[in-house]
Amino acid sequence: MKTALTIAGSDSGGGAGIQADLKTFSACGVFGMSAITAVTAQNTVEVRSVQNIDLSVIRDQIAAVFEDIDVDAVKIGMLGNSDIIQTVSDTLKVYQPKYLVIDPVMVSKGGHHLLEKEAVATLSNLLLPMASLVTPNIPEAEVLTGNRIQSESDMYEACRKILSKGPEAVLIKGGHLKGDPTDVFYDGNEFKVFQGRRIETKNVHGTGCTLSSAITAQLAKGASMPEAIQIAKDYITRAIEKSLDIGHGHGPAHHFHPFYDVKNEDERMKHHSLNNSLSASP
Ligand SMILES: Nc1ncnc2c1ncn2[C@@H]1O[C@H](COP(=O)(O)OP(=O)(O)O)[C@@H](O)[C@H]1O
Ligand SMILES: Cc1ncc(COP(=O)(O)OP(=O)(O)O)c(N)n1
Repeated sequence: MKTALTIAGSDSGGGAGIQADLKTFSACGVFGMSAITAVTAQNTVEVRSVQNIDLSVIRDQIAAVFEDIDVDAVKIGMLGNSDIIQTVSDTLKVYQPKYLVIDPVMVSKGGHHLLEKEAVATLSNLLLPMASLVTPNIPEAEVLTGNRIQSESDMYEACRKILSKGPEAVLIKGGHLKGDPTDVFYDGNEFKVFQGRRIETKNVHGTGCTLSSAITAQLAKGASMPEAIQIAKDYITRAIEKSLDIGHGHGPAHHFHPFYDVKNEDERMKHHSLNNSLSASP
């Protein structure tokens, strides 16, 4: 079985971060592993508090995985500050993963800064040059480029600027613009547009984490970059379509497990109660 490692923060509410990444890996059929960079006390409404993990423990988690298990692809999510970015960058230089997908997480939906503002330059200088793919949303791409992005043509210009910082490719996600969400990819040779259709829902917590993990899982399984993005785009569209109205804020995307298909949910429940009543009878 192919494997993928996520280096990211924990979301106690289960919708984003490590939890979304591992659910996505599992649903995409790869064995998921994690190096936790921070614990956030978070739900669908807000981030209440954040505890960054000690640098030595972050380093040890990554080393423990790489020194025992073949890692097919790595995804990076929340890194809280420059010291954590430096540690992750130094450690990954030792193990040289074949694929590195970086989701440059900066601010949560509720407006909490998950990356210290001063650390953006460190992220840009140390990590972007190591990336196979970097996947900013519109506000993150604006921070990385210093440009306002209000249209698809602005996204093209921002892709060029981000690519000049050293990653092999960039995918700017268009969920924050009006209309159907279009994601724009650029690898220095060609632009590719991944056209979506907007699903009217407030339940979009963790969609960025999910998309980047789904891309990572497909790369681990041997897909080309455009194939990996297209499969991941289909995955996130379906996960938003079936997103869960739980909590009082932005509910999470729904990760379907191949073993657990909702179409068969009624059938499954019937069997479940039948089995239960059989085992309960004398
Ligand atoms: N309402 C929606 N309907 C369909 N797709 C969406 C919707 N919102 C976001 N997406 C898609 O989900 C992915 C992540 O979106 P985005 O909101 O841009 O990033 P982030 O979650 O990092 O802020 C992208 O592929 C985007 O196009
Ligand atoms: C621990 C943690 N990591 C990342 C995020 C941001 O996730 P994202 O997929 O961008 O979703 P929203 O925050 O925009 O809902 C997070 N919230 N927590």
